[in-house]
Amino acid sequence: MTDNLVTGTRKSLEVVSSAPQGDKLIKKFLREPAAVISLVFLALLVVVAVLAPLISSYDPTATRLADVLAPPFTAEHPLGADGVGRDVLANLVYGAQTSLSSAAIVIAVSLLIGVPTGLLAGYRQGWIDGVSMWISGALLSLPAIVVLLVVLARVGRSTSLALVVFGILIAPSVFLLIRGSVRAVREELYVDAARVSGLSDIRIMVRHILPVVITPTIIQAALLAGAGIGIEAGIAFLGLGSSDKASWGLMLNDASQNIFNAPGLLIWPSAALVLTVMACTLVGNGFRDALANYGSSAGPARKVKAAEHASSTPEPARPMKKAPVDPGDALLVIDDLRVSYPRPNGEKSDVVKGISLRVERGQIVGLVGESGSGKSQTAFSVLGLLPGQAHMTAGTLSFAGVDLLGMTPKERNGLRGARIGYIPQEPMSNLDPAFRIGSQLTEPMRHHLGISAKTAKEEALKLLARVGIPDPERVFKSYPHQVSGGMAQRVLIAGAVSCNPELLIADEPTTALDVTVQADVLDLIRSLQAERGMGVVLVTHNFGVVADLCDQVAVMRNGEIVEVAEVTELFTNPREEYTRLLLDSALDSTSKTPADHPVEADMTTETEGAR
Ligand SMILES: Nc1ncnc2c1ncn2[C@@H]1O[C@H](COP(=O)(O)OP(=O)(O)OP(=O)(O)O)[C@@H](O)[C@H]1O
Repeated sequence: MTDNLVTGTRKSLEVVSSAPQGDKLIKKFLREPAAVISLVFLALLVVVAVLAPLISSYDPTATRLADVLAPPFTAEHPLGADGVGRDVLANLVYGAQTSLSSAAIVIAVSLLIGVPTGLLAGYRQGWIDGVSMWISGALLSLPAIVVLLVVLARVGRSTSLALVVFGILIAPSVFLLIRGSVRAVREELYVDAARVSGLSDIRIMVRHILPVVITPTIIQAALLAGAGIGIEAGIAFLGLGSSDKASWGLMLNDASQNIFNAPGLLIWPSAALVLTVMACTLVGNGFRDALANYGSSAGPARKVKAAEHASSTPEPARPMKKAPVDPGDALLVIDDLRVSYPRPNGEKSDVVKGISLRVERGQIVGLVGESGSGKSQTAFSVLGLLPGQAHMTAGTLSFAGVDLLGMTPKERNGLRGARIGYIPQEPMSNLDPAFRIGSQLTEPMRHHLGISAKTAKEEALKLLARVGIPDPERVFKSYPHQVSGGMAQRVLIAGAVSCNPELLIADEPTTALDVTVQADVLDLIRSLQAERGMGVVLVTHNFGVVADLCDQVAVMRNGEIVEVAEVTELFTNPREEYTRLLLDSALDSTSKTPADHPVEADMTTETEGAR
């Protein structure tokens, strides 16, 4: 049974990577007739269990010799009486109470253990994940039935205790489900975006991750309910459970002893058990199918990069400091920044190889270079958002005179989103599809600026208008899939500047957009920068964008900065052969000056020959 639940978990995992809006999911669920009928059946069962004293006036455990094997369909015993004279109807309806409370115990215990540990292990990873996986593996390897028999033999006939033990044994199925869902979703860009906006881990887990795991948890709870009911009945049938309560298992036990005298006694408990367990399974499957259909028909596609970072830790390795450079009054100082990743063969791959860069207040610095040259890794180092397995070191990494290397993760969180804004490359993936745009804009403002919900909404509406959204009220109330890519990028730009950051990091902010909106978005970034006097690090492939926006440019190649120059200097008099080749290839591809046509001078493909 444990294996089945774990297999069920894996199947559920195939569809857990989305957090649909509840109303749509319910609509999909209502289109599954078997699941709906099962849900109605379970609801009726709850009503029957609650109204048991009204349905039957008999004490289900009271035996009456005069009624032994009384026939059914009489006014006294509508369903007859069993081998010791207990009323069958009373046992059936009170047995529903026992079955439902057994299901509740198993669900409560396994969720109480599985959900928090799964959230923690999936989100924090590292040693917490390792230890939890080990414990979960150990629990799963125990034969549940044997453990239950041993517990009952040692402790006595306590069905409740046996169910608690079963809940513990089955908790790994919940743990694995939640952990897998969290690992999938924590790689989502909108979770990165939430981290960028400076939200704490707890808030991210509660707000962005918990909603995603709620639906698979419901699916799992339905399967667990069936398992709990089955286990309770099994224990009662074997005569090992508490004897002071009605139970469908006890009814089966009595019926099996009277199988030749009154075979009809088998029908009621068997039907009740089969139908109830089947209904639980069908409700679980119904939710799973609804979720799968939902995923295929609505909401933005999500990128699931599950389980590739098995041994990763949430924070990058503690950087080693070298002789620091005096930051002076520069906004951002990077000196001798190195980033590497472990390779499967034990060696390490250096992706940023000792680069140095300085951004003054109000200055726009372009970080330009071919794909894979290390631009984004540099940006993520400044944001403190490198993946767990990255190893980062720097002589100096300071922002506004503050040493970023010496900061705790909480202090870094406080900077991100507040004093350092970030505009990502893919607008859609950086918005959580489960929340309205308004709430995604106002939450960081309320968190960082400590303003009320009402003020945050007013500010958000102003910002949406400022970034050129024609109907801010509508967009504020919309879900991300209801707006275009260009709109979504404007929303993210509004979010990035909402807390008046001193530094804005824009990672290829126009790459995912149509050519027609690229220029508008660049204009917007330029005007916001001029208004607010922000320093900007602009990561781009595009020399046209550089010419259009930047004061200074750093050209990256293969993890190193090969040239840093004022933008006009770089275009008129590039010092490095590599820069010349990049410029030539960008200009050749357009036969126009990049400054005139920024969005067309993209060197992504042309630079291959320049290596
Ligand atoms: N998690 C990771 N593990 C191992 N290597 C990585 C990881 N992330 C990035 N890299 C490697 O780091 C190098 C630099 O990547 P980076 O994303 O910084 O390049 P980029 O210049 O921003 O390219 P692009 O413009 O295509 O985004 C690449 O070779 C990439 O494969």
